Amino acid sequence: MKRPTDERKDTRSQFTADSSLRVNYLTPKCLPSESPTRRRGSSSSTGSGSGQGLPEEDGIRLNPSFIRVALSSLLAIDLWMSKRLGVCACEDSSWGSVRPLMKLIEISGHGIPWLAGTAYCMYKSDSAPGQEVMLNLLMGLLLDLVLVGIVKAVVRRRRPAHNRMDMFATFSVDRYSFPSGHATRAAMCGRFLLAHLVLAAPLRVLVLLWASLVGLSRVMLGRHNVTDVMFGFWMGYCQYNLVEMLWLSPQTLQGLLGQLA
Ligand SMILES: CC(C)=CCC/C(C)=C/CC/C(C)=C/COP(=O)(O)O
Repeated sequence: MKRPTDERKDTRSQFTADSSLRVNYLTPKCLPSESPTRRRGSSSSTGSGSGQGLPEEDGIRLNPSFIRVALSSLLAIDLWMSKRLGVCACEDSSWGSVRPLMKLIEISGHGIPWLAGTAYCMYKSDSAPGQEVMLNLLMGLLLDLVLVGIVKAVVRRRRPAHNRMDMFATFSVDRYSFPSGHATRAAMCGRFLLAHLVLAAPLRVLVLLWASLVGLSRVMLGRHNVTDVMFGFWMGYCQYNLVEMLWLSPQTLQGLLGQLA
């Protein structure tokens, strides 16, 4: 027959074993200092009051580890998915025959054709509103190059191991993969075109399709991991908001040029 004190002891050890299990799973590094023996010792020396403090203590210590475990799982899924989707990474990959088409889509989202095309349209445009729109797209494209360059230089995530670095016209920061510059540009320019050009419904669908294909082609070519592209789309989406906030009107431009002269 159990005495009341034995029961108290049993409940406590059960509770301690349960919390040590949680620590075992989530914080392997904490094990030496968080060993069940130490806990049991400390709780018996301080009585049941300190036993009640344990879950709170664990909660505080588990949170950072939980985030770490979640992030490493996400990273593992990201790497696994990116490798599986990198089906055009080289000619002898499973979808190697589609590689030329993917490279064509890559060029359609490259900075040089976008900058040159926008500058040309601005020069050719015979209306002031048309020139204003093209000037702001040009500013947006330059802003995009700067912001992506900064994030790439700070994060310094390497491109996937299966990528062949045969890209046309790159900067030194383009050896890094996070975020995808093509994805930021596709998202920002896609939003810009949809907002500022009067396009028929099929053309609007085409713009969305193009932006999605640019993102997909980055992973299929093995240039990027999935998260590089997803973050790139989000960053490009936000960059468009920034372009709208910093919108240059002809008056602002004249003022700026007047100050420079
Ligand atoms: C006028 C001027 C500064 C032009 C530079 C345009 C240029 C070389 C852009 C780089 C575009 C590029 C290769 C970005 C990398 O894209 P990811 O998707 O691989 O990050």
